[in-house]
Parts: sequence; structure tokens; C-alpha cells
Amino acid sequence: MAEQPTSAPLAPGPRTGPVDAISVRDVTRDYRRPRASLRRPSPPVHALRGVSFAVPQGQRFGIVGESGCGKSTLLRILAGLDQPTSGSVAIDGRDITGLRERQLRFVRERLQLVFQDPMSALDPRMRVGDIVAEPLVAQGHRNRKERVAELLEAVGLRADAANRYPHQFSGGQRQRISIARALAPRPKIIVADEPVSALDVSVRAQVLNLIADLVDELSLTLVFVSHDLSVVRHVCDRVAVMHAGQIVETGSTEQVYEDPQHSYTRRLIAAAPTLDRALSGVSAADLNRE
Ligand SMILES: Nc1ncnc2c1ncn2[C@@H]1O[C@H](COP(=O)(O)OP(=O)(O)OP(=O)(O)O)[C@@H](O)[C@H]1O
Repeated sequence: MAEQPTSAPLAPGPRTGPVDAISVRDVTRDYRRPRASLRRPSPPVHALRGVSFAVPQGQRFGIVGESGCGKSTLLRILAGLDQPTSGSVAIDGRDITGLRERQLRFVRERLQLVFQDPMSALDPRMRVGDIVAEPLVAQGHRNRKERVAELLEAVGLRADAANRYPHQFSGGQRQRISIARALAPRPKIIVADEPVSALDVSVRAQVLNLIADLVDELSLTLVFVSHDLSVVRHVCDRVAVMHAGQIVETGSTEQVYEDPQHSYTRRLIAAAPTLDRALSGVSAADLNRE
């Protein structure tokens, strides 16, 4: 018999306090597969199979799991870029399930994404200042130059970075630019999809610390997705472990890392080279170099 999830899914309960930043109820997402034969349709891929959790305002929530477990599918649904087959998603208490593009504008204002590969997320033909200002243009923001300088400074870059192009920066600096762009519309929620996986080990800790500091300073809610629990542990208070489209374990990050209850979580921890271990082979000079 298949092992059952070790803790009750974080199903949103009756509302007593402030509205959760994100609430996911029993979400499924099936993908159609191309027909293998003319006679019989292929069975669908069940990418998400009854996922429920809630992220209170201001929490740093990690989602961890191996490639193919459904993380990207879940993120796309949270951001309103895809719809669940069944179940519902609410952002700041507002149900976004089934909304049309125009009605999803408030999600774009409140929730911003940071992607794994900053190079493909940044238009190489645009100057950094224009990349960061793009969401401000859409909002009709005045004083964009000042705001861009403020954002670049917030992510540890000099204001004159605005005049340069993405290829003139290192991987870590490019991810800083992506973060500045995500912060531009003053979102309340940041959803980061493997934001340090494409970076050199030597700069991962710096970018993780930057994300954690900004989340604190700006009182943001963070959803942080990674295949590596040690990376999630570095920035998140709570974690959900995903396996084959389901959440199999949830808990405080420390608790799940130190005392994993589900056999899949134990395998995940044993298999992954941890950030701590990886960083132990890196000198202080490396850590300060980008
Ligand atoms: N458009 C699609 N059509 C059919 N199957 C899909 C589609 N997108 C994803 N899948 C399948 O759904 C499952 C979950 O995929 P998903 O990309 O969400 O996982 P993931 O955990 O984000 O993996 P990765 O980190 O490799 O992107 C996988 O089996 C994948 O092959």
C-alpha cells in the first residue's frame, strides 16, 4: 500500500485571524497526453493530485521536491498563469480560480515571480534600467528613474547599473536585477522558482540572504520552490514536501529537516548535497566574489 502523507495537509481552516496571503484547496491539474493509438486515448498526467495548503501573511513558505513532482505546475496556478482542473486558489482572500486575464490584474500587482535562470528572464537587448522600470511603465508610475535607482540599491547594485545590459553582469548580479524588477510594482508576495539553482555555489548564499533580508524589510510573503531542502532551510520558516503531485509532509523547516517523518523526505535529504556541505568547500574570498 502506498505510504500516506505524514501530516494533515495544511487545509485552510475557519477564518479567525487575518486573511492568508495564499490559500490552496484540494487543487488537481491533469494534462492531456497525445494519443498513442487512434483507438484509445492516452491516460492524462495527474501533475497535481489534491494539493492543499495555506500561507499566512509574512510567512516564508518552502515547497521542495524533485524534478517532475509538480512544483512548476503549482506555481503557474498560484500566479494565475494556469488554471487547476479542480479545486481553488485564493490570493489575499480572493478566489482567482476561473478568472479571466483582465480580472487577474490584481494578482499581477500583488504577486511577482522570480525565475531560476536570470539570463533567459531578462531581455538581453534592453538596458537594466528599462528592464527594472518595465512594471512601473505598466502602472503609469512617475519618477521612474529615482525608483529604479532605489530598487537597484536595495538589491546591492550601483545606480549606474541602469545604463548597462544584462550580459555585462555576473549570474548573481543578474539574479539581483530580476529581484529588483520583481519588487518594482511593490508586490506583497514573492514566488521564487529555484532562484539560486543556476548560480555558482559561491554566490548562492549571498542571493539567498538578499531574498531573506528583503522579505523581512518589506514585510513580504515568500513562496520559495527548490529541489534542495538545505536551500529552503536557509530562508523558509515552513516547508511542504511534494512528491508525485501530492504534499507528503509539512512542518517547520527545522522540524522537517531534523526529524523527517515521511520516507520520501528522508530520501530527499540523504540524496541532496546540502548547501552547508557545498559551502564548506568554498573560501571566504569566494563568498565575497561575484
Ligand atoms: N504541458 C504539459 N503537458 C503534459 N504533461 C506535462 C506538462 N507540463 C508538465 N507536465 C508533466 O506534469 C508533471 C509535473 O511537471 P512540473 O513541470 O510541474 O514538475 P516540476 O516539479 O516543476 O519539475 P521541473 O523542476 O523539472 O520543472 C511531470 O510529469 C511533467 O512531465
